[in-house]
Amino acid sequence: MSSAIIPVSPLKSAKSRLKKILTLEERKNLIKNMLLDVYTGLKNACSSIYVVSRDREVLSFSRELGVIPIPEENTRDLNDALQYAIEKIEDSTVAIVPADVPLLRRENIGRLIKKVENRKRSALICPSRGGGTNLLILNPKDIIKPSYEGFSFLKHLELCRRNRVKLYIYPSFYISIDINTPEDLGEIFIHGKNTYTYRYLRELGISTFPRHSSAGRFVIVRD
Ligand SMILES: Nc1nc2c(ncn2[C@@H]2O[C@H](COP(=O)(O)OP(=O)(O)OP(=O)(O)O)[C@@H](O)[C@H]2O)c(=O)[nH]1
Ligand SMILES: C[C@H](OP(=O)(O)O)C(=O)O
Repeated sequence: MSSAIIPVSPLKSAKSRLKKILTLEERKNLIKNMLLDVYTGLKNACSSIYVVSRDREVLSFSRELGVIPIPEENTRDLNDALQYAIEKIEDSTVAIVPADVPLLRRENIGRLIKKVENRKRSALICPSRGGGTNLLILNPKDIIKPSYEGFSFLKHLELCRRNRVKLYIYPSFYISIDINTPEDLGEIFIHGKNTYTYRYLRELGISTFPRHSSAGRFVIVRD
């Protein structure tokens, strides 16, 4: 069987690039709704789902969902947090998904996890736009060290090469979208109509219109 780990940074400082259109409270609620979408996408694919965070509010919200909270201890950054969580998990195969990838629920994650579960010493990566890693599945769980930030996609590729890991690269449009900027929110209005994230944005009176300019393809407006 396999486990999933969702890392969540402290709510008070997360999604700083959305400050222009969302208050702190709204950014906190957005993260909770995105977490709900990620959980929905994983719940039938894994035997256990964990959230690792140092934020008490995130940990108690996760517990209410039926997710197993892992309070971070003595960790400096995302990679430390993931390392800490991986050591606590028994399953041999682990899937790591950031909390800000709500469209993941449109993919069949169970099929991707099975692919890695069925092949010893293997990994699967779904790259994010901009060179990040939005899904990393490892079998065994410690076959390479999580190396997020920067061009983490290339870092994980190199680690798999160096450790002779059988690597599957799965370029999913939906999983490539992580929500960091107002432009990213536009994709939720096009592809995420059945998500908690979309419903929350609509509750806030946020919508989008097309724009073809160097500033991007979406105009994000608020009633
Ligand atoms: N547990 C934990 N999760 C983290 C940490 N840093 C980032 N994350 C999570 O890792 C995923 C990717 O994070 P980023 O997009 O790089 O950063 P962010 O905090 O979400 O957003 P920004 O404010 O735009 O940097 C998100 O799910 C974050 O919540 C950390 O130090 N600890
Ligand atoms: C966690 C990080 O996300 P990004 O900073 O690329 O949004 C990564 O994917 O390595």
